Amino acid sequence: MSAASNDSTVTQRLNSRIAKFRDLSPSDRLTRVGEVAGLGQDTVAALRGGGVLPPKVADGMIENVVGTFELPLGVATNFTINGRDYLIPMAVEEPSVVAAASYMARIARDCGGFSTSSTGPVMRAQIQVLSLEDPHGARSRLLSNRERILEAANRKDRVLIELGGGCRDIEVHVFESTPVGPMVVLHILVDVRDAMGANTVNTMAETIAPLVEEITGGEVRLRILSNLADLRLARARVEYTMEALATAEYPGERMASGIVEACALAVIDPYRAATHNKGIMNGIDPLIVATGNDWRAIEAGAHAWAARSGRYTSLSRWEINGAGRLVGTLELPMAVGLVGGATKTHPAARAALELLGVESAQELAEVAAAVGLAQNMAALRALATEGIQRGHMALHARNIAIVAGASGAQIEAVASVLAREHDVRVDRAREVLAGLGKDGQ
Ligand SMILES: CC(C)(COP(=O)([O-])OP(=O)([O-])OC[C@H]1O[C@@H](n2cnc3c(N)ncnc32)[C@H](O)[C@@H]1OP(=O)([O-])[O-])[C@@H](O)C(=O)NCCC(=O)NCCSC(=O)C[C@@](C)(O)CC(=O)[O-]
Ligand SMILES: NC(=O)C1=CN([C@@H]2O[C@H](COP(=O)(O)OP(=O)(O)OC[C@H]3O[C@@H](n4cnc5c(N)ncnc54)[C@H](OP(=O)(O)O)[C@@H]3O)[C@@H](O)[C@H]2O)C=CC1
Repeated sequence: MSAASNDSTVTQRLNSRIAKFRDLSPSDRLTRVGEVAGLGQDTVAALRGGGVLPPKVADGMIENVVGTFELPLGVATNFTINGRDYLIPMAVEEPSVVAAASYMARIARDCGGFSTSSTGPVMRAQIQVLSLEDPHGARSRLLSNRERILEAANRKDRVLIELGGGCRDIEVHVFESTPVGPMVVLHILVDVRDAMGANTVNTMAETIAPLVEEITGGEVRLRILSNLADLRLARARVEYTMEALATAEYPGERMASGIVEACALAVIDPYRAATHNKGIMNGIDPLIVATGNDWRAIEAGAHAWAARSGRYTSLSRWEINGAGRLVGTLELPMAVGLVGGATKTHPAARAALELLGVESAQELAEVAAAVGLAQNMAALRALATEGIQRGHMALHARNIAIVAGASGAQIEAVASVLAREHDVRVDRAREVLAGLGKDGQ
């Protein structure tokens, strides 16, 4: 099921194609984004950053707080997902990520954009039962007490039940032989609605532990969610025509076959798959961070899913279909929330969610999958043709210029020399800087 509509008559909240966005100053970009998305002054101020997280709030979020830590917040443009335009907030330290996502989204929008779907927001928690003489008998007793277990779990969280969520089902996994004897692991499957759901399901798991001991006659140890959120999947698909892929240097067919060949290596080889999937997470993590979600949970879920067959592989697939179009697909667990965690406490996370305009956690999950697929495509496109260094290092050159001591107009001036010379090194940056005035001339 898709959280956002596939209907081409879908109402447009905004137009994500903002001409010459990259050429504006950060302040003018923010003003444009505020206008395009119809954001209020408080939201715009929260996106601007610079001390928007009050020390008292930060102190309430984690322990031993001494300050706050800032990252650049970029906005990826051009995204069309299920016929609707989105501006994507991305908090990330790595150059070229936001540019790459925007670029692939620009090409995709001319080919119909991204299509997404997702399963319901169902999380698992595990309850480990030890000291069992008859693990299969314990399994059978747990399954026949399914209704009692569901009822006990659901008694705990009235708000979630009223919202249409709650514990839906159980599974029982038997491990006959482990280093600590036989083990039964009860899974509770919980629809957590718009929460990431960790606290929700952990509370349920702890609540029903005494009942599980009563039913099994064993001893409960762990009661914790699984980050392999395999019942909470988000999927994205994109199709590119050969004309859309073509550049002055490469025909579309060459580009497409190069991308398919690059993906084939990631499918069969874990060494490549790790890097390929890192490229996908380059797109997803910055959105997860910007919206105040738990990026460790998303990373854990993605890589566990990639290894679910016992062999670590690519999260995405790229192929050429019968109509001669390049088709990319991505499917991965996506445990994200619009409530809970820092999503409501951090002012910038609230503002990022408002900019996105997503109405459910499922919609956010689908947007994240689309951004991951765009990012994957950008990296493969570069790798399959000119290599990663030209585009990436040209943007990284600005970082190197700053490391060399450049400021203001000097940054762009030094970076452009490094990029032109294909020599992005700090010592060269220092030499270039020494020859410049304060105005970068
Ligand atoms: C970097 C580009 C996009 C340049 O590509 P280009 O051909 O120089 O770009 P362009 O100047 O022709 O611009 C095309 C569009 O890109 C965007 N764009 C372009 N430049 C900017 C900019 N400065 N600021 C904002 N947006 C920018 C922008 O949308 C622009 O369209 P416009 O809106 O202007 O009509 C391209 O070379 C690319 O996509 N490279 C891949 C970059 C990448 O993957 N970076 C991730 C870091 S590397 C890594 O960690 C992962 C990896 C690679 O190992 C994963 C793997 O192995 O699979
Ligand atoms: N392994 C892991 O990944 C772990 C992660 N965590 C952390 O847990 C946090 C996320 O837990 P989570 O359970 O999402 O957070 P919360 O417990 O903060 O939020 C969930 C609660 O919000 C209330 N709620 C209000 N509106 C909604 C809605 N529309 N949909 C769903 N629930 C709603 C519900 O009931 P009510 O109002 O009654 O509370 C629900 O139980 C993150 O900070 C994560 O880092 C924690 C432990 C382990």
